[in-house]
Amino acid sequence: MESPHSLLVEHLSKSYPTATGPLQVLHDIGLELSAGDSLAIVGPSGSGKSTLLQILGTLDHPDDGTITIDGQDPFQLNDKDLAAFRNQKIGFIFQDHHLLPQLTVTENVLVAALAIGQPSAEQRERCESLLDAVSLADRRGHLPSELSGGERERVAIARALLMQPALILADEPTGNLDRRTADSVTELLLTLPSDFGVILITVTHSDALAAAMKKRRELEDGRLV
Ligand SMILES: Nc1ncnc2c1ncn2[C@@H]1O[C@H](COP(=O)(O)OP(=O)(O)OP(=O)(O)O)[C@@H](O)[C@H]1O
Repeated sequence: MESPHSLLVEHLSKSYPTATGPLQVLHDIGLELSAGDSLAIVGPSGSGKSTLLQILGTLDHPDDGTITIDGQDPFQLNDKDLAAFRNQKIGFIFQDHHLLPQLTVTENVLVAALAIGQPSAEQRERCESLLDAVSLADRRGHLPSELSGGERERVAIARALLMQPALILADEPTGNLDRRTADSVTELLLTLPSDFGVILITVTHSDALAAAMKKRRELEDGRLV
């Protein structure tokens, strides 16, 4: 059996160049999480939450420090292998869902598989069961424009799970939703670590969402406290 998913972050730092010199955004960040964990990262606007999520998602490089996902440091990989690693190991859920408007619900959920060829029979089956899990099986042929905001977010959640990732990164997943819809998306997110064995990290300004996660860390002046 495969070993459970793991994430280790050590001594991560990041600065951005600005006209007045480098702006240090993350200082010596450390984190250790394993399958079934859920973590909310909170903090004021500009504290570096999105920057940290981008680096954990391997979409940006740190200046210093390492991240290790399932025993692999993704920044040691070349660009092609890094893209494949990201596609396999990391699922993203964004505030504005980022569904492709011309693709059906099914095609959007399958997009990570479509990106590397024809989805396998197993991936198609998994897509069907994920659409069941997010209660959208009867909308599989619809376009994103035919769905409500909460339904689109649920498609994004199913899409993030297709490749059986180690890590799900959610950036304000309830940010654009009304209270009731946000509550139902939060409820669904909460099932992911236990039902799918993933590590869930969400960046949020929502106290309700943050309180629902098992762990909570605050970014303050670029440090996790
Ligand atoms: N490409 C960039 N170049 C220069 N500075 C940047 C860049 N991206 C972000 N910053 C700065 O880094 C700091 C952290 O930004 P980041 O977006 O990570 O914060 P955040 O906590 O996610 O904020 P919010 O809650 O408003 O989304 C901010 O001061 C921002 O202005």
